[in-house]
Amino acid sequence: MRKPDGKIVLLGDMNVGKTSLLQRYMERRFPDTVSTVGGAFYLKQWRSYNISIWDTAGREQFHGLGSMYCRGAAAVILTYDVNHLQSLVELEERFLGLTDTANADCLFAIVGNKVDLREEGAAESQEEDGHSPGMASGGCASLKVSKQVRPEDAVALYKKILKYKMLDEKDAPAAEQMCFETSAKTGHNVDLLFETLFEMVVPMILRQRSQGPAQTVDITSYKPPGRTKAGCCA
Ligand SMILES: Nc1nc2c(ncn2[C@@H]2O[C@H](COP(=O)(O)OP(=O)(O)OP(=O)(O)O)[C@@H](O)[C@H]2O)c(=O)[nH]1
Ligand SMILES: [Mg+2]
Repeated sequence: MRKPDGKIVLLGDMNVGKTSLLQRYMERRFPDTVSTVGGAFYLKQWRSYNISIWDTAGREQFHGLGSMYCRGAAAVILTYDVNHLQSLVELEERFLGLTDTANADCLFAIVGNKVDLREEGAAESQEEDGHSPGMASGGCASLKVSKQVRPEDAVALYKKILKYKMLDEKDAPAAEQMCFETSAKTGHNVDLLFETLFEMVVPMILRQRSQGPAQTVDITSYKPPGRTKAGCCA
C-alpha cells in the first residue's frame, strides 16, 4: 500500500456524528454506529492523490490519543452537534490543543452535524413560543432553543482558532468557507465538506513535495485483519 499523500482528521465530542459523517461520505449510507474505540481510517483517492481520513474516539478515556492522530495532519475537521452547544464549547476547551501536532499550515473546518434534528426541534419550538431559534426569550421553550448552536457561534470559534494558531485572517481561508452545517443522516453538505477539503489539501501536498519529504504518519505498518478499505488501530 502506498503511503498516503495527505491526512485529514475528524475530532469532536462523543456522539456528535464523526463516524456517521465518514461512513455517509465513503459508503454512501447511514448505518447504525457504535461509539468509536481508539481510531480508524479510510483511504480516499482524490485525483492522483491518496488521502487518509482518520476517525477518532470522542470519549474522554481516549483523549490522550488525539494528538497522535493529528500528527502531520493537513486538515482537521472539528465536529460538533448543532443541537448541543456544549459540544461546540468542548472543541475549544478539549480538542483544539490536540491539533498542536498537526502541520503548521493545517486547515481547520468547523462542522455542525445533525441539522436534520435542529430543523425538527426549531419547528416545534417556534410553534411553542413564536420565536426563531437563537432569539432571547423567557420560558422553558427558550431554554431548549438556547442549547442550539447558531452558525455565527461556529464562525466565532473559527476566528478564535486562527488567533490560537497565530494566523492572520487575511492569510487563512474565510470562515464562511470553512464552517459547514451537515447531516450524516440525510447527506446534507457531506460531499461538499470532504471535497472542499480535498481540493484545499492537494495544493498543500504539492507544496510539501516541493519542500521535502511528506510529514504524514506511515500507516503501512498497521495491518488491520481482514479489512482492506478501512482499518482500525485501537
Ligand atoms: N439525526 C441524526 N443522527 C445522527 C447524525 N449523525 C449521527 N447521528 C447519530 O448520532 C449517534 C452517534 O453517531 P456517531 O457517528 O457514532 O458519533 P461519533 O461522533 O462517532 O461518536 P464517538 O465515536 O463516540 O466519538 C448515532 O446514533 C448516529 O446514528 C445526523 O446527522 N442526524
Ligand atoms: Mg465514532
